[in-house]
Amino acid sequence: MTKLSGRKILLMTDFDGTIAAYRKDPRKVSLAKDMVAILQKFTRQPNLKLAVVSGRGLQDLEKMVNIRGIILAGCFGGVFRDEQGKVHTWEKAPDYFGPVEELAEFFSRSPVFKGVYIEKKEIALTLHYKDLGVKKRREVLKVIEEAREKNPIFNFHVGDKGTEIIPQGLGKGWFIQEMLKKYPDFYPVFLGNDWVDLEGIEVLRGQGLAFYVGDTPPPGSHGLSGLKEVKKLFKKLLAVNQAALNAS
Ligand SMILES: O=P(O)(O)OC[C@H]1O[C@H](O[C@H]2O[C@H](CO)[C@@H](O)[C@H](O)[C@H]2O)[C@H](O)[C@@H](O)[C@@H]1O
Repeated sequence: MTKLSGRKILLMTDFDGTIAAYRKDPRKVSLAKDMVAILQKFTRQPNLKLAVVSGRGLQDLEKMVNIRGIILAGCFGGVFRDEQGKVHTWEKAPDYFGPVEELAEFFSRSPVFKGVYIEKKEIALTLHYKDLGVKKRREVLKVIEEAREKNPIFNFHVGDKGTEIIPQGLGKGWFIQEMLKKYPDFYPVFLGNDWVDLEGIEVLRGQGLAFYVGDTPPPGSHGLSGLKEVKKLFKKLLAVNQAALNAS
């Protein structure tokens, strides 16, 4: 925390599992009231910028974090809204709008996808199938494999519970680099909790502060046990920031 005192802060945080608790159904996730109150306080600090960067689509994230003045980045940072509400995209985003539509269409036409939630975002997709039995899941995975072979422009991260389909070359690291360029006089802090956040932690190595919510914080990050500790950290950040304001 001493690194932060007296400095302008660029606070960037992941959404799911970091500032919002996981839910079985991603559509049922919401921010806790006290977290909303903390985030609102951040937007009132003149020497603090807050960005939420998520794998969710930007439109979805805007509903989840309905607070003015926060920078919101969806699709792993590839589509983001700045503080003034202007939307920016990763340079290759236009190549992905059509293919995402086609992929979503392909999956929804497949009869084995009954029971799979196809989460279509601006330039990415997530397939949620954690509720399926072993046999059905195997069938779903076959179709996903077929799609993967036909769509090398995407990275397919296939897991037991779901598959993340992300444009090749896109990750939260790109967005964080953009923020560092835009706010060179702000000290960057990043919080994340899973593999999609590792790039962000890596980018800040030696030039910022990174926190990992979970049991085994990767090199270059500090561990936080869960949402309670995230809130504690945010409150400390607010206090340090306010103290600097009072002193100036
Ligand atoms: O970068 P994040 O904000 O962490 O987003 C990553 C993905 O999060 C969501 O899925 C995950 O959280 C769901 C809600 O708790 C959970 O049901 C699901 O199993 C998780 O994979 C979101 O739905 C995805 O779009 C994001 O890419």
